[in-house]
Amino acid sequence: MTALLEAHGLSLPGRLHGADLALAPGTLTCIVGPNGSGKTSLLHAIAGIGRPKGRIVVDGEDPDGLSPARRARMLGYLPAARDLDWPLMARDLVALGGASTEEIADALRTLDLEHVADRRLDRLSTGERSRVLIARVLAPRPRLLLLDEPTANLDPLWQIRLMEMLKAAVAANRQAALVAIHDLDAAVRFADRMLVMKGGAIVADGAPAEVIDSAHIRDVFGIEKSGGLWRPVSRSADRRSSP
Ligand SMILES: Nc1ncnc2c1ncn2[C@@H]1O[C@H](COP(=O)(O)OP(=O)(O)OP(=O)(O)O)[C@@H](O)[C@H]1O
Repeated sequence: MTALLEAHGLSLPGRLHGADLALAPGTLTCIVGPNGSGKTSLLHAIAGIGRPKGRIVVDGEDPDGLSPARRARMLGYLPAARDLDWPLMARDLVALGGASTEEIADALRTLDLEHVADRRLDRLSTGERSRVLIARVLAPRPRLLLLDEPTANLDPLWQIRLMEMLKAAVAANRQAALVAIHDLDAAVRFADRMLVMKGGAIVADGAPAEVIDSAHIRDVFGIEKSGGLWRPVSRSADRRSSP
């Protein structure tokens, strides 16, 4: 199958060290890794933010050469920051994503935002504002979705709804989603594939159920599952396992 995204030798000085990645259409891939491991840097490099080195092909094209209108339907990027306080109506922000009137209405309905659509962004709750920013990215149905911590600030119901929605949308529309997320259990539950990052590199890549059971999780995060809960690896266990 032809990859929807092909990335070769992606680098950002001091942040990301030569990542190669191919994403198949119809798949949701979660990136996990500790703070500072390079998740945002990988998304930035694919989105062309920060003068990355390397080569990117999305759906057979170099996204750099595209007009803003075509690019909006090729690649959608949700930054981790949600502190937008522009004096702009929610509906107008969603419209900035390059979607049609019908697509905007559909995104507002799907993310249950119709009741806040004509309110100013700076007068929304943090979670409502997050959903508006997500609606902006999803509305034009870009082939490739790059989402940095999309479930941050969302209540438990919306965390589940959003991940279910993303999984269904990428499968139905043959999009590909690359999602940085800290919730390991959500990654395992919803992702088709999981990448683990450490020190600016992808150190594990595979089926979530296998990756989560691998020694990488213990080594990379310093946590392990015990009695159904994630717990810090105990120092005594560390000492026992070291030679
Ligand atoms: N604009 C920048 N210029 C230089 N270095 C940066 C920049 N942004 C981040 N870094 C550094 O690059 C490394 C990777 O950061 P990145 O933001 O990609 O990590 P992350 O995995 O997304 O972390 P988090 O979970 O905290 O969001 C970190 O050491 C960080 O300090």
